[in-house]
Amino acid sequence: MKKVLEAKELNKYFYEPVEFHVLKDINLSIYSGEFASIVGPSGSGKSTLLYALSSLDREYKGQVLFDEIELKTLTNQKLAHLRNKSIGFIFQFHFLLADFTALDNVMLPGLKLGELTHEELEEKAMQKLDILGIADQATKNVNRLSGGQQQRVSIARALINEPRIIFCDEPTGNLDSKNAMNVFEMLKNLTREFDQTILMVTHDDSFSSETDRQIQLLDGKIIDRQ
Ligand SMILES: Nc1ncnc2c1ncn2[C@@H]1O[C@H](COP(=O)(O)OP(=O)(O)OP(=O)(O)O)[C@@H](O)[C@H]1O
Repeated sequence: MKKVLEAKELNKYFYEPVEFHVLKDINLSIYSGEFASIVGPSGSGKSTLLYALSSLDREYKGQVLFDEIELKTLTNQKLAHLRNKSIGFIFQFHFLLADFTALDNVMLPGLKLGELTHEELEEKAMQKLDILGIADQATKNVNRLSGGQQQRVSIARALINEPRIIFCDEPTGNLDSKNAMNVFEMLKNLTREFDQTILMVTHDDSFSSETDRQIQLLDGKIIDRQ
């Protein structure tokens, strides 16, 4: 399997209010098509690791390679392009644009990338909403959707540019158990049916146990890989 992402000797420090060594000697590879989860107790460094691996944070020691390109060597402009084209993000809070429709929200990263016409993009966005089972909600303002539907819109948005990898930080954390299960099943379906690579931080053992691999963190160190 092709390596999508690799961390080599990744160490992260926070310096405020006191120096704190948060990630310790992380070596890790994520392969194309796998659904991996990062698990561990609160404060163990899961989100910090996800932010470094996903290029949102580049203030660390060591290397993170995306398709063998070291992220730290990219200019801000090249990094912004790589993020938009090759990386999808799903957070606990969806960060959708209020006052815009579901369809507009899904199309936005595609408009920014500028590779397709408006019509082509609209068709593609509708396909993504359809995969997520909410094509019938496309023209509704996102404020009028339920929490579970909003999170599905944010997944469709993450998919629009057909990213190499999707990073999820507690994607089900803000949902009731039924919607959480539903959103998790959608993510699982993306990996199983469409070979989408996903790396997900979660507190929920019932979800992480269903991923291909659990990366276990304790006090900033990887203690187990399955
Ligand atoms: N900006 C920051 N400055 C200083 N310390 C931070 C900062 N962000 C996080 N930390 C600390 O780093 C440690 C790891 O935080 P992180 O959010 O990565 O943990 P986590 O495993 O994702 O936790 P949770 O499961 O509670 O979300 C914690 O002790 C946290 O207090």
